Amino acid sequence: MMQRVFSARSLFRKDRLRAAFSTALLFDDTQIQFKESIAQFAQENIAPHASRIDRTNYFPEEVNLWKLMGDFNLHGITAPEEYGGLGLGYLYHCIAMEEISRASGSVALSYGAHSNLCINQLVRNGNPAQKQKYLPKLISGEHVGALAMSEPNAGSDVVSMKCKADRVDGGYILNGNKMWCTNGPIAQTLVVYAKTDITAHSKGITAFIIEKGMPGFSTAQKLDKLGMRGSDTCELVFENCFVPEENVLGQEGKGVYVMMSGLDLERLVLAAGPLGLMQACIDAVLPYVRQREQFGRPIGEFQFIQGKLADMYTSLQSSRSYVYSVARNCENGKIDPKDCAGVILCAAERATQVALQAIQCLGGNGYVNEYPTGRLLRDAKLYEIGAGTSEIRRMIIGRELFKEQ
Ligand SMILES: CC(C)(COP(=O)(O)OP(=O)(O)OC[C@H]1O[C@@H](n2cnc3c(N)ncnc32)[C@H](O)[C@@H]1OP(=O)(O)O)[C@@H](O)C(=O)NCCC(=O)NCCSC(=O)C1=CCCCC1
Repeated sequence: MMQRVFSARSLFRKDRLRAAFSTALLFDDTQIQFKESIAQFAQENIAPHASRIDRTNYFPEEVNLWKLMGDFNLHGITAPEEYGGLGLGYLYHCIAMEEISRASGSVALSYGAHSNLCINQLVRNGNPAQKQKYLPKLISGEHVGALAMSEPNAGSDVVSMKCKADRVDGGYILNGNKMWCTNGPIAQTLVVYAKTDITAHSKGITAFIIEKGMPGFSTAQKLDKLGMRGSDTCELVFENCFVPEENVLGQEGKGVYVMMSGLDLERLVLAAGPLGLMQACIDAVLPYVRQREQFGRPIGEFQFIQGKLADMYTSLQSSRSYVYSVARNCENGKIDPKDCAGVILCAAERATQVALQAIQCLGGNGYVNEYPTGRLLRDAKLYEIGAGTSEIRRMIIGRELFKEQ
Protein backbone atom coordinates (compact mmCIF):
# COMPACT_ATOMS: atom_id res chain seq x y z
CA MET A 1 0.00 0.00 0.00
CA MET A 2 2.76 2.40 1.01
CA GLN A 3 4.49 1.74 -2.30
CA ARG A 4 1.65 3.29 -4.30
CA VAL A 5 1.90 6.62 -2.51
CA PHE A 6 5.61 6.89 -3.15
CA SER A 7 5.61 5.60 -6.73
CA ALA A 8 4.81 8.94 -8.39
CA ARG A 9 7.73 10.70 -6.76
CA SER A 10 10.06 10.79 -9.74
CA LEU A 11 7.55 12.89 -11.69
CA PHE A 12 7.31 15.68 -9.17
CA ARG A 13 8.88 19.07 -9.86
CA LYS A 14 10.88 19.42 -6.68
CA ASP A 15 12.06 22.91 -7.52
CA ARG A 16 8.50 24.27 -7.14
CA LEU A 17 8.06 22.89 -3.66
CA ARG A 18 11.53 23.81 -2.48
CA ALA A 19 11.12 27.39 -3.66
CA ALA A 20 8.13 27.69 -1.38
CA PHE A 21 9.71 26.68 1.90
CA SER A 22 12.38 24.61 3.52
CA THR A 23 10.78 21.26 4.30
CA ALA A 24 13.86 20.15 6.19
CA LEU A 25 12.85 22.38 9.09
CA LEU A 26 9.69 20.39 9.69
CA PHE A 27 9.96 16.91 8.18
CA ASP A 28 12.32 13.96 7.92
CA ASP A 29 13.26 12.48 4.54
CA THR A 30 10.38 9.99 4.48
CA GLN A 31 7.88 12.72 5.24
CA ILE A 32 9.35 14.97 2.55
CA GLN A 33 9.08 12.13 0.04
CA PHE A 34 5.48 11.50 1.10
CA LYS A 35 4.64 15.21 0.73
CA GLU A 36 6.24 15.41 -2.70
CA SER A 37 4.35 12.40 -4.02
CA ILE A 38 1.00 13.71 -2.78
CA ALA A 39 1.75 17.18 -4.16
CA GLN A 40 2.46 15.55 -7.51
CA PHE A 41 -0.77 13.55 -7.38
CA ALA A 42 -2.90 16.51 -6.28
CA GLN A 43 -1.46 18.96 -8.83
CA GLU A 44 -2.02 16.48 -11.66
CA ASN A 45 -5.38 15.02 -10.70
CA ILE A 46 -7.19 17.58 -8.53
CA ALA A 47 -5.91 21.09 -9.30
CA PRO A 48 -7.05 21.04 -12.98
CA HIS A 49 -10.68 20.66 -11.77
CA ALA A 50 -10.61 23.21 -8.92
CA SER A 51 -11.99 26.20 -10.80
CA ARG A 52 -14.76 24.17 -12.50
CA ILE A 53 -15.79 22.57 -9.19
CA ASP A 54 -16.13 26.07 -7.71
CA ARG A 55 -17.98 27.54 -10.69
CA THR A 56 -20.45 24.70 -11.12
CA ASN A 57 -20.84 23.79 -7.41
CA TYR A 58 -20.47 20.21 -8.56
CA PHE A 59 -18.16 17.38 -7.47
CA PRO A 60 -17.01 15.83 -10.75
CA GLU A 61 -18.29 12.25 -10.62
CA GLU A 62 -17.12 11.59 -14.17
CA VAL A 63 -13.48 12.07 -13.08
CA ASN A 64 -14.05 9.48 -10.34
CA LEU A 65 -11.79 11.52 -8.08
CA TRP A 66 -12.83 9.69 -4.95
CA LYS A 67 -11.77 6.32 -6.34
CA LEU A 68 -8.58 7.83 -7.77
CA MET A 69 -7.70 9.15 -4.31
CA GLY A 70 -8.53 5.72 -2.88
CA ASP A 71 -6.20 4.03 -5.39
CA PHE A 72 -3.47 6.42 -4.25
CA ASN A 73 -4.34 5.43 -0.67
CA LEU A 74 -5.12 8.93 0.53
CA HIS A 75 -8.26 7.91 2.43
CA GLY A 76 -6.75 5.43 4.83
CA ILE A 77 -3.59 7.20 5.95
CA THR A 78 -4.23 6.62 9.67
CA ALA A 79 -6.17 3.35 9.29
CA PRO A 80 -4.56 -0.02 10.06
CA GLU A 81 -3.12 -1.95 7.13
CA GLU A 82 -5.46 -4.91 7.75
CA TYR A 83 -8.36 -2.72 6.52
CA GLY A 84 -6.41 -1.37 3.55
CA GLY A 85 -4.93 1.67 5.28
CA LEU A 86 -1.34 2.87 5.57
CA GLY A 87 -1.10 2.68 9.36
CA LEU A 88 0.58 6.09 9.56
CA GLY A 89 0.03 8.90 12.04
CA TYR A 90 -1.69 12.28 12.12
CA LEU A 91 1.34 14.18 10.87
CA TYR A 92 1.08 12.28 7.59
CA HIS A 93 -2.63 12.94 7.49
CA CYS A 94 -1.98 16.68 7.88
CA ILE A 95 0.58 16.58 5.07
CA ALA A 96 -2.02 14.99 2.75
CA MET A 97 -4.70 17.46 3.82
CA GLU A 98 -2.38 20.41 3.12
CA GLU A 99 -1.43 19.24 -0.38
CA ILE A 100 -5.02 18.39 -1.38
CA SER A 101 -6.17 21.77 -0.09
CA ARG A 102 -3.42 23.50 -2.06
CA ALA A 103 -4.93 21.87 -5.17
CA SER A 104 -8.62 22.45 -4.28
CA GLY A 105 -10.17 23.69 -1.04
CA SER A 106 -13.47 22.00 -1.83
CA VAL A 107 -11.98 18.59 -2.53
CA ALA A 108 -9.90 18.91 0.65
CA LEU A 109 -12.93 19.71 2.78
CA SER A 110 -14.81 16.69 1.47
CA TYR A 111 -11.67 14.63 1.91
CA GLY A 112 -11.36 15.87 5.51
CA ALA A 113 -14.98 14.98 6.30
CA HIS A 114 -14.53 11.53 4.77
CA SER A 115 -11.10 10.52 6.00
CA ASN A 116 -10.73 12.52 9.17
CA LEU A 117 -14.25 12.86 10.55
CA CYS A 118 -15.71 9.52 9.43
CA ILE A 119 -12.81 7.07 8.95
CA ASN A 120 -10.77 8.27 11.93
CA GLN A 121 -13.81 8.08 14.21
CA LEU A 122 -14.42 4.48 13.09
CA VAL A 123 -10.74 3.61 13.51
CA ARG A 124 -10.65 5.09 17.01
CA ASN A 125 -14.03 3.94 18.31
CA GLY A 126 -15.30 1.08 16.14
CA ASN A 127 -15.32 -2.55 17.29
CA PRO A 128 -13.62 -5.15 15.03
CA ALA A 129 -16.90 -6.11 13.29
CA GLN A 130 -17.72 -2.46 12.52
CA LYS A 131 -14.21 -1.80 11.23
CA GLN A 132 -14.34 -4.89 9.04
CA LYS A 133 -17.73 -3.93 7.65
CA TYR A 134 -17.19 -0.23 6.94
CA LEU A 135 -13.50 0.64 6.66
CA PRO A 136 -12.37 -1.23 3.52
CA LYS A 137 -14.98 0.39 1.26
CA LEU A 138 -14.38 3.85 2.74
CA ILE A 139 -10.62 3.48 2.40
CA SER A 140 -10.75 2.22 -1.19
CA GLY A 141 -12.97 5.19 -2.15
CA GLU A 142 -15.89 2.94 -3.12
CA HIS A 143 -17.95 4.59 -0.38
CA VAL A 144 -18.03 8.21 0.81
CA GLY A 145 -18.13 8.97 4.54
CA ALA A 146 -19.57 11.84 6.59
CA LEU A 147 -20.19 12.88 10.18
CA ALA A 148 -23.14 14.80 11.61
CA MET A 149 -23.30 16.53 14.97
CA SER A 150 -24.73 20.06 14.39
CA GLU A 151 -28.46 20.73 14.24
CA PRO A 152 -30.50 23.75 13.14
CA ASN A 153 -30.57 24.89 16.82
CA ALA A 154 -27.40 23.23 18.12
CA GLY A 155 -24.26 24.62 16.46
CA SER A 156 -21.65 25.97 18.89
CA ASP A 157 -23.68 24.53 21.77
CA VAL A 158 -23.50 21.09 20.23
CA VAL A 159 -24.31 19.21 23.46
CA SER A 160 -27.82 20.70 23.40
CA MET A 161 -28.68 18.55 20.34
CA LYS A 162 -32.27 17.28 20.14
CA CYS A 163 -32.08 14.43 17.63
CA LYS A 164 -33.54 11.51 19.59
CA ALA A 165 -32.74 7.79 19.60
CA ASP A 166 -35.38 5.73 21.43
CA ARG A 167 -34.46 2.21 22.53
CA VAL A 168 -36.59 -0.53 20.91
CA ASP A 169 -36.20 -4.27 20.53
CA GLY A 170 -32.92 -4.91 18.67
CA GLY A 171 -31.96 -1.29 18.20
CA TYR A 172 -33.06 2.35 18.22
CA ILE A 173 -35.56 4.58 16.44
CA LEU A 174 -34.03 7.92 15.39
CA ASN A 175 -36.07 11.08 14.96
CA GLY A 176 -34.76 14.59 14.29
CA ASN A 177 -32.60 16.66 11.97
CA LYS A 178 -28.88 17.23 11.51
CA MET A 179 -27.54 20.35 9.80
CA TRP A 180 -24.38 21.33 7.88
CA CYS A 181 -23.38 17.78 7.05
CA THR A 182 -20.35 17.86 4.71
CA ASN A 183 -20.67 15.02 2.14
CA GLY A 184 -24.23 14.45 3.41
CA PRO A 185 -25.79 14.29 -0.08
CA ILE A 186 -23.32 11.67 -1.34
CA ALA A 187 -22.27 9.67 1.73
CA GLN A 188 -23.02 5.96 2.12
CA THR A 189 -21.66 5.76 5.71
CA LEU A 190 -22.29 8.45 8.31
CA VAL A 191 -21.33 8.83 11.96
CA VAL A 192 -24.33 10.53 13.62
CA TYR A 193 -24.77 11.69 17.22
CA ALA A 194 -28.20 11.50 18.87
CA LYS A 195 -29.64 11.53 22.39
CA THR A 196 -30.60 8.18 23.88
CA ASP A 197 -31.58 10.10 27.04
CA ILE A 198 -32.90 13.55 26.25
CA THR A 199 -32.88 14.56 29.95
CA ALA A 200 -29.25 13.65 30.62
CA HIS A 201 -27.56 16.53 28.70
CA SER A 202 -24.04 15.44 27.64
CA LYS A 203 -24.41 12.02 29.29
CA GLY A 204 -27.38 11.25 27.03
CA ILE A 205 -25.43 11.39 23.76
CA THR A 206 -24.73 8.22 21.77
CA ALA A 207 -22.84 7.84 18.48
CA PHE A 208 -24.36 5.74 15.68
CA ILE A 209 -23.21 4.46 12.29
CA ILE A 210 -25.90 5.25 9.72
CA GLU A 211 -26.07 3.78 6.25
CA LYS A 212 -27.58 5.47 3.21
CA GLY A 213 -30.81 3.68 2.36
CA MET A 214 -31.88 2.92 5.93
CA PRO A 215 -35.67 3.40 5.86
CA GLY A 216 -36.61 6.71 7.50
CA PHE A 217 -33.26 8.37 6.70
CA SER A 218 -33.18 10.99 3.96
CA THR A 219 -31.21 14.06 2.94
CA ALA A 220 -32.64 17.48 2.15
CA GLN A 221 -31.55 19.76 -0.69
CA LYS A 222 -27.83 20.51 -0.89
CA LEU A 223 -26.83 24.00 0.26
CA ASP A 224 -25.62 26.77 -2.05
CA LYS A 225 -22.54 27.99 -0.16
CA LEU A 226 -20.29 31.07 -0.49
CA GLY A 227 -17.17 28.94 -0.79
CA MET A 228 -16.11 25.30 -0.63
CA ARG A 229 -18.47 24.88 -3.54
CA GLY A 230 -18.74 21.38 -4.92
CA SER A 231 -18.09 20.02 -1.44
CA ASP A 232 -21.67 18.97 -0.88
CA THR A 233 -23.39 20.04 2.34
CA CYS A 234 -26.96 19.29 3.40
CA GLU A 235 -29.42 18.64 6.18
CA LEU A 236 -30.13 15.05 7.26
CA VAL A 237 -33.65 14.01 8.20
CA PHE A 238 -34.53 11.06 10.47
CA GLU A 239 -38.19 10.02 10.59
CA ASN A 240 -38.68 6.84 12.60
CA CYS A 241 -35.40 5.48 11.26
CA PHE A 242 -34.56 2.07 12.75
CA VAL A 243 -30.85 1.61 13.53
CA PRO A 244 -29.73 -1.84 14.71
CA GLU A 245 -27.91 -1.99 18.06
CA GLU A 246 -24.72 -3.25 16.41
CA ASN A 247 -24.46 0.21 14.83
CA VAL A 248 -23.79 1.96 18.14
CA LEU A 249 -20.28 3.42 17.91
CA GLY A 250 -18.68 3.11 21.34
CA GLN A 251 -21.09 2.79 24.23
CA GLU A 252 -24.62 4.07 24.75
CA GLY A 253 -24.52 7.35 26.68
CA LYS A 254 -20.77 7.81 26.05
CA GLY A 255 -21.10 9.56 22.70
CA VAL A 256 -19.98 12.92 24.09
CA TYR A 257 -16.45 11.56 24.65
CA VAL A 258 -16.40 10.09 21.12
CA MET A 259 -17.53 13.48 19.84
CA MET A 260 -15.29 15.79 21.90
CA SER A 261 -12.12 13.74 21.50
CA GLY A 262 -12.97 13.42 17.80
CA LEU A 263 -13.28 17.20 17.58
CA ASP A 264 -9.71 17.61 18.88
CA LEU A 265 -8.26 15.53 16.05
CA GLU A 266 -10.76 16.92 13.56
CA ARG A 267 -9.50 20.43 14.34
CA LEU A 268 -5.89 19.35 14.00
CA VAL A 269 -6.24 17.69 10.59
CA LEU A 270 -8.60 20.36 9.23
CA ALA A 271 -6.05 23.00 10.27
CA ALA A 272 -3.84 21.73 7.46
CA GLY A 273 -6.59 22.88 5.04
CA PRO A 274 -5.85 26.60 5.50
CA LEU A 275 -2.13 25.83 5.18
CA GLY A 276 -2.78 24.48 1.68
CA LEU A 277 -4.89 27.53 0.83
CA MET A 278 -2.12 29.90 1.97
CA GLN A 279 0.38 27.98 -0.17
CA ALA A 280 -2.02 28.19 -3.12
CA CYS A 281 -2.19 31.98 -2.62
CA ILE A 282 1.60 32.21 -2.74
CA ASP A 283 1.63 29.88 -5.79
CA ALA A 284 -0.72 32.32 -7.56
CA VAL A 285 1.00 35.54 -6.47
CA LEU A 286 4.70 34.79 -7.10
CA PRO A 287 4.55 34.24 -10.89
CA TYR A 288 2.16 37.16 -11.21
CA VAL A 289 4.34 39.74 -9.44
CA ARG A 290 7.38 38.56 -11.39
CA GLN A 291 5.62 38.99 -14.72
CA ARG A 292 3.28 41.96 -14.22
CA GLU A 293 5.00 45.27 -14.96
CA GLN A 294 4.00 48.77 -13.85
CA PHE A 295 6.13 51.93 -13.99
CA GLY A 296 8.50 49.94 -16.22
CA ARG A 297 9.35 47.26 -13.60
CA PRO A 298 7.92 43.95 -12.37
CA ILE A 299 5.60 44.86 -9.50
CA GLY A 300 7.46 42.35 -7.28
CA GLU A 301 10.34 44.83 -7.18
CA PHE A 302 8.22 47.30 -5.22
CA GLN A 303 8.54 47.25 -1.45
CA PHE A 304 4.77 47.38 -0.88
CA ILE A 305 4.44 44.09 -2.78
CA GLN A 306 7.51 42.57 -1.14
CA GLY A 307 6.06 43.45 2.27
CA LYS A 308 2.90 41.54 1.40
CA LEU A 309 4.94 38.57 0.17
CA ALA A 310 6.84 38.57 3.45
CA ASP A 311 3.62 38.73 5.49
CA MET A 312 2.03 35.92 3.51
CA TYR A 313 5.11 33.76 3.83
CA THR A 314 5.56 34.26 7.57
CA SER A 315 1.84 33.67 8.21
CA LEU A 316 2.11 30.37 6.39
CA GLN A 317 5.37 29.30 7.96
CA SER A 318 4.39 30.12 11.54
CA SER A 319 1.05 28.32 11.12
CA ARG A 320 2.83 25.36 9.54
CA SER A 321 5.26 25.06 12.44
CA TYR A 322 2.40 25.13 14.94
CA VAL A 323 0.23 22.61 13.03
CA TYR A 324 3.00 20.09 12.48
CA SER A 325 4.42 20.34 16.00
CA VAL A 326 0.95 19.66 17.44
CA ALA A 327 0.47 16.85 14.91
CA ARG A 328 3.72 15.31 16.14
CA ASN A 329 2.48 15.49 19.73
CA CYS A 330 -0.85 13.91 18.78
CA GLU A 331 0.97 11.08 17.01
CA ASN A 332 2.78 10.46 20.28
CA GLY A 333 -0.52 10.35 22.17
CA LYS A 334 -0.22 13.87 23.63
CA ILE A 335 -3.55 15.36 22.56
CA ASP A 336 -4.14 18.78 24.09
CA PRO A 337 -7.58 20.31 23.31
CA LYS A 338 -6.22 23.85 23.58
CA ASP A 339 -3.56 23.25 20.94
CA CYS A 340 -5.96 21.38 18.66
CA ALA A 341 -8.23 24.43 18.87
CA GLY A 342 -5.17 26.69 18.65
CA VAL A 343 -3.78 25.35 15.38
CA ILE A 344 -7.01 25.81 13.47
CA LEU A 345 -7.67 29.20 15.06
CA CYS A 346 -4.22 30.37 14.01
CA ALA A 347 -4.13 28.84 10.51
CA ALA A 348 -7.73 29.75 9.59
CA GLU A 349 -7.51 33.44 10.50
CA ARG A 350 -4.16 33.79 8.77
CA ALA A 351 -5.45 32.06 5.63
CA THR A 352 -8.27 34.61 5.27
CA GLN A 353 -5.75 37.45 5.64
CA VAL A 354 -3.31 35.83 3.20
CA ALA A 355 -6.08 35.40 0.62
CA LEU A 356 -6.98 39.08 0.97
CA GLN A 357 -3.33 40.03 0.46
CA ALA A 358 -3.15 37.75 -2.59
CA ILE A 359 -6.13 39.52 -4.14
CA GLN A 360 -4.47 42.88 -3.44
CA CYS A 361 -1.22 41.77 -5.12
CA LEU A 362 -3.15 40.81 -8.25
CA GLY A 363 -5.15 44.06 -8.24
CA GLY A 364 -8.11 44.02 -10.64
CA ASN A 365 -7.16 40.53 -11.81
CA GLY A 366 -7.40 39.31 -8.23
CA TYR A 367 -11.04 40.36 -8.23
CA VAL A 368 -12.10 38.36 -11.29
CA ASN A 369 -12.89 34.67 -11.32
CA GLU A 370 -10.39 33.90 -14.05
CA TYR A 371 -7.77 33.95 -11.27
CA PRO A 372 -8.00 31.63 -8.24
CA THR A 373 -7.59 34.25 -5.49
CA GLY A 374 -11.32 35.00 -5.03
CA ARG A 375 -12.07 31.30 -4.67
CA LEU A 376 -9.22 30.93 -2.17
CA LEU A 377 -10.67 33.74 -0.03
CA ARG A 378 -14.17 32.25 -0.08
CA ASP A 379 -12.79 28.79 0.75
CA ALA A 380 -10.54 30.13 3.54
CA LYS A 381 -13.44 31.80 5.34
CA LEU A 382 -15.06 28.42 6.01
CA TYR A 383 -12.21 27.47 8.34
CA GLU A 384 -13.08 30.35 10.69
CA ILE A 385 -16.55 28.80 11.11
CA GLY A 386 -16.50 25.02 10.54
CA ALA A 387 -15.17 22.64 13.22
CA GLY A 388 -15.93 25.25 15.88
CA THR A 389 -15.96 28.98 15.21
CA SER A 390 -12.93 31.17 16.01
CA GLU A 391 -14.89 32.36 19.06
CA ILE A 392 -15.44 28.79 20.34
CA ARG A 393 -11.77 27.98 19.73
CA ARG A 394 -10.72 31.01 21.81
CA MET A 395 -13.15 29.91 24.49
CA ILE A 396 -11.66 26.41 24.60
CA ILE A 397 -8.09 27.75 24.77
CA GLY A 398 -8.92 30.33 27.44
CA ARG A 399 -10.86 27.80 29.49
CA GLU A 400 -8.03 25.23 29.35
CA LEU A 401 -5.39 27.84 30.27
CA PHE A 402 -7.51 29.02 33.19
CA LYS A 403 -7.91 25.40 34.43
CA GLU A 404 -4.16 24.63 34.27
CA GLN A 405 -2.20 24.94 37.51
C1 LIG B 1 -16.36 23.00 23.99
C2 LIG B 1 -17.80 23.39 23.73
C3 LIG B 1 -17.87 24.78 23.20
C4 LIG B 1 -18.57 23.42 25.06
O1 LIG B 1 -18.79 22.20 25.55
P1 LIG B 1 -19.69 22.02 26.88
O2 LIG B 1 -19.28 23.04 27.89
O3 LIG B 1 -21.12 21.95 26.50
O4 LIG B 1 -19.25 20.60 27.30
P2 LIG B 1 -18.16 20.16 28.40
O5 LIG B 1 -18.80 20.24 29.70
O6 LIG B 1 -16.91 20.88 28.20
O7 LIG B 1 -17.92 18.66 27.99
C5 LIG B 1 -18.97 17.69 28.03
C6 LIG B 1 -18.30 16.37 28.40
O8 LIG B 1 -17.32 16.08 27.38
C7 LIG B 1 -16.03 15.94 28.00
N1 LIG B 1 -15.01 16.54 27.13
C8 LIG B 1 -14.88 17.86 26.86
N2 LIG B 1 -13.85 18.03 26.04
C9 LIG B 1 -13.32 16.82 25.80
C10 LIG B 1 -12.23 16.37 25.01
N3 LIG B 1 -11.47 17.26 24.34
N4 LIG B 1 -11.98 15.06 24.98
C11 LIG B 1 -12.75 14.16 25.68
N5 LIG B 1 -13.81 14.55 26.44
C12 LIG B 1 -14.08 15.85 26.50
C13 LIG B 1 -16.13 16.70 29.33
O9 LIG B 1 -15.20 16.21 30.25
C14 LIG B 1 -17.55 16.44 29.73
O10 LIG B 1 -17.67 15.17 30.29
P3 LIG B 1 -17.95 15.01 31.88
O11 LIG B 1 -19.25 15.76 32.12
O12 LIG B 1 -16.79 15.67 32.56
O13 LIG B 1 -18.05 13.55 32.11
C15 LIG B 1 -18.42 22.38 22.74
O14 LIG B 1 -19.82 22.47 22.71
C16 LIG B 1 -17.88 22.58 21.34
O15 LIG B 1 -16.79 22.15 21.02
N6 LIG B 1 -18.68 23.26 20.48
C17 LIG B 1 -18.35 23.44 19.09
C18 LIG B 1 -18.91 22.35 18.26
C19 LIG B 1 -18.23 22.24 16.93
O16 LIG B 1 -17.03 22.37 16.83
N7 LIG B 1 -18.98 21.98 15.91
C20 LIG B 1 -18.44 21.90 14.59
C21 LIG B 1 -19.16 20.92 13.80
S1 LIG B 1 -18.96 21.30 12.08
C22 LIG B 1 -17.60 20.44 11.65
O17 LIG B 1 -17.07 19.73 12.39
C23 LIG B 1 -17.15 20.62 10.27
C24 LIG B 1 -17.46 21.68 9.56
C25 LIG B 1 -17.08 21.88 8.21
C26 LIG B 1 -16.03 20.96 7.78
C27 LIG B 1 -16.18 19.63 8.26
C28 LIG B 1 -16.27 19.61 9.74
